[in-house]
Amino acid sequence: MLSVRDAEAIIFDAVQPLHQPQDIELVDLCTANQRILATPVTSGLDFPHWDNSAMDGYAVRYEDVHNASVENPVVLEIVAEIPAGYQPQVTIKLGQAARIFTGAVMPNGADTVIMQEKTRREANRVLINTAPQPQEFVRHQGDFYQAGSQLLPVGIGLQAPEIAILAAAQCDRINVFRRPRVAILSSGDELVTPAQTLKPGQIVDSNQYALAALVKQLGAEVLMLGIVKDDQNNLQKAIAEAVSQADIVISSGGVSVGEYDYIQQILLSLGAKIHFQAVQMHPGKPLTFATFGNVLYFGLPGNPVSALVTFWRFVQPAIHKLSGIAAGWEAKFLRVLADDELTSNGKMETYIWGKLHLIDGVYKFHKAGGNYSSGNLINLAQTNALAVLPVGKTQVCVGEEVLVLLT
Ligand SMILES: Nc1nc2c(c(=O)[nH]1)N[C@H]1C(S)=C(S)[C@@H](COP(=O)(O)OP(=O)(O)OC[C@H]3O[C@@H](n4cnc5c(N)ncnc54)[C@H](O)[C@@H]3O)O[C@H]1N2
Ligand code: MOO
Ligand SMILES: [Mg+2]
Repeated sequence: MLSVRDAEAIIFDAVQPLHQPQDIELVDLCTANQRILATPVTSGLDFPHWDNSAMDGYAVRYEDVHNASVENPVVLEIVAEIPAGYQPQVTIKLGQAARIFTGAVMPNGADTVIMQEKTRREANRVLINTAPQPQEFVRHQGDFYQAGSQLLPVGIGLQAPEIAILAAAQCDRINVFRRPRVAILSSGDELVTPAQTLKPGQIVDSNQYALAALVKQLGAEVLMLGIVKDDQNNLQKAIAEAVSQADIVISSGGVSVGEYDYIQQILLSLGAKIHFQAVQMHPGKPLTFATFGNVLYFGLPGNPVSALVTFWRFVQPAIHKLSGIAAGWEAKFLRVLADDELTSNGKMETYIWGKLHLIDGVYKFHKAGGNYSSGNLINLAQTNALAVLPVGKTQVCVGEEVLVLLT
């Protein structure tokens, strides 16, 4: 059976990131949070824009004060006061200083700032009682960034630091990649919406809601296509429609070996390339992955836990890669300590759902309580991680290290 690692490689290989010119849209800086930058940003401004003071204090000439001490303070005449926001009009000459504030432009002539705490003011004179380093507390023009070089590269996620940089560079409209479009459908005669009255044999289509929530969290656009009965014609129409509208189609149910598990058959009849129909993992073994050109199709198993585990392990990284992010789309694992014994039959890569607790700065993994079944969605509540036991590993003891995938 195909290993999880090989399945992941096949999926990543099939993902074509949204890098075409038609995939770029212009957004306002205020709505750019969490979007992916689509064109590089440069600025015509140096950062800092001009030499400025890093402290509230006095702008001086180093040569005047390099021998100053508490015993032999240097006395300078204050010839100007320079608040932030103003261009100084003076040149500091030998024996002179300017009162200056943090962020204010350095006056000509001065090259060093003495912080206020190391001085004593006497009317229009200041006593300097410390010898500074040359150019101390001066933030020089271009120290942080030089005009014309690349400020931000394509393919980075925009978060608070990048948004601040864009604002500072006066980019108030930004090119970002459009959000991936993800269509979700559920298949099964037993499924009804939460608003419908349940008849004997029926259950609510909970997968649709869980998957939509996860897709939205990733910043993608969700098309909820609803429930499709286990009828080949309906299913064929629904899948064809989904493929025509989306970059990624996710269905849940109908991928196992039962009489009414039609998904693979329909994918073939619609001309999809089926890459695999089973992965050596539990839960999630019947995961099906296919492509229609650049459109990715994930046929997730219907069991509620299997649907979510396969989403977290494979669909989430695929959405990340598709969204245009330049690096780091892979599933991320943490090494933590097991706080419960974890077991597997050793034949499948096994994903155990539970909760990470931070205890004295160390993450510890607790297996979810209750009935442990891929059909049980109840004990998924308040979990935040999946512990992973590789093939061949049948037991992780309490206190032993284990890899976990954050969910
Ligand atoms: N003979 C075999 N039977 C099964 C195998 C197998 O290897 N041989 N694999 C089992 C495994 S593992 C899984 S996982 C499931 C996968 O089943 P399907 O993907 O075909 O899904 P369904 O049969 O449609 O449903 C399974 C289960 O999940 C419930 N379900 C389905 N859709 C939803 C939904 N949208 N919301 C909530 N719950 C849903 C459905 O009612 C079933 O209980 O197959 C095993 N069988
Ligand atoms: O592996 Mo299935 O995915 O147990 O329920
Ligand atoms: Mg089935």
